[in-house]
Amino acid sequence: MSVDRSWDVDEAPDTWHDGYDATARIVDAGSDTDERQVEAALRPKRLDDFPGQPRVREQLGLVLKAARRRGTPPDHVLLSGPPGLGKTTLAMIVASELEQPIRITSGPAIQHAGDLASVLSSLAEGEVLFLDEIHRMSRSAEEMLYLAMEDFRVDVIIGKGPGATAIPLELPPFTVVGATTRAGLLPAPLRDRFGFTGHLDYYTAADLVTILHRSARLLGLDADDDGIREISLRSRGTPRIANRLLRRVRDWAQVHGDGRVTHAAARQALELFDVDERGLDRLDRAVLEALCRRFNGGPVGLSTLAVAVGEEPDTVETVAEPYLVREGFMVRTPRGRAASTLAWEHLGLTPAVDAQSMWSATLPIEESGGGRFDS
Ligand SMILES: Nc1ncnc2c1ncn2[C@@H]1O[C@H](COP(=O)(O)OP(=O)(O)OP(=O)(O)O)[C@@H](O)[C@H]1O
Ligand SMILES: [Mg+2]
Repeated sequence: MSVDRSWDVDEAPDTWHDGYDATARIVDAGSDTDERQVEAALRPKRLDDFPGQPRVREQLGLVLKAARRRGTPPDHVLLSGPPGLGKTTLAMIVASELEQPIRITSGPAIQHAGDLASVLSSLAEGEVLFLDEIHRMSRSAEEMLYLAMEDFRVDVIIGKGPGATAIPLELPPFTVVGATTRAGLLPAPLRDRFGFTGHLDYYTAADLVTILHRSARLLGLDADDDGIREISLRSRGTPRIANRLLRRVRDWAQVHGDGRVTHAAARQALELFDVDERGLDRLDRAVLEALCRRFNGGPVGLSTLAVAVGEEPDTVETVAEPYLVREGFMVRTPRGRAASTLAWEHLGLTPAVDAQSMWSATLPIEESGGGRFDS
């Protein structure tokens, strides 16, 4: 007897248990097509107008300036780092600083070497070729790219089978700007062809304040310092999220307030959208609540934890966990996931005694906000 699993794909809802849709979360660092259009308007166009990432900005600035002085294209540039931190923005800036046109394509769009050959053979001298998600290119295209980056040459294969011949085609010098969220997945030979690699890191709250003020200005909003600061603290170090939260606060202020982005507007809007003071959303908090209240702080296995919050283990691991671990709310141990002191504190709970001794030899918890372990 065959098992009908069609409901798995056809009828199963995208969202499970209480409607949590991970792809629609307001604190997701990725973006969809509609959002990309809104984003384009907020992208800084020059390096001087790009706040944050001081090291990368200075290093890249130097590489570009020197190349401009020499009048030759700079080394190829690789930009790596998590989603929403400005890789695409910087790629565009490279082209505008060099005053060169930019050709934009991406790894998934280049599935055959031929796709790449046609892009490469149509590049003009000095042009910038932006390869987004470069780690997702096919192997054969990757090999063609090494050669093109190093020798400015592609071998065009004519014919098939034993009679096929490779005709070398000289290319004018150009600059590849590659972007990847997964630098570790790039094969070493490809990585080595980039003369400059900039690694983008999460932004400080102060940098996000600058970014948010700039975005508010571009959106024609009246925003005060406290309002902007409140948004910056909830943005998970990510400009894309910051700009998105700003747009939601704007909506709230225009409907319920006087249109101004103030501290009160930011707090109330972000409460409505379930983003708390540290940028945790409903799923993040559900995971921490389960860890602390149900499992006494852990450690507990991923699948048990996932069942407790009514999610797939994969969702917990890829959607909630990275930020919780990065911010020190959660610890991964060989025996499972555990809550840190910070998690207990954040939920206003007093840590269970053994959890406290296991995970937090340091700070005693002063606060007690009505948790289960208070009496
Ligand atoms: N330093 C910055 N200053 C101002 N805005 C920024 C900065 N970095 C990113 N942004 C804004 O954040 C949004 C996302 O940036 P961008 O598209 O460059 O990210 P990304 O790293 O390419 O993300 P992905 O990995 O998803 O492609 C854009 O609207 C951009 O304007
Ligand atoms: Mg991008």
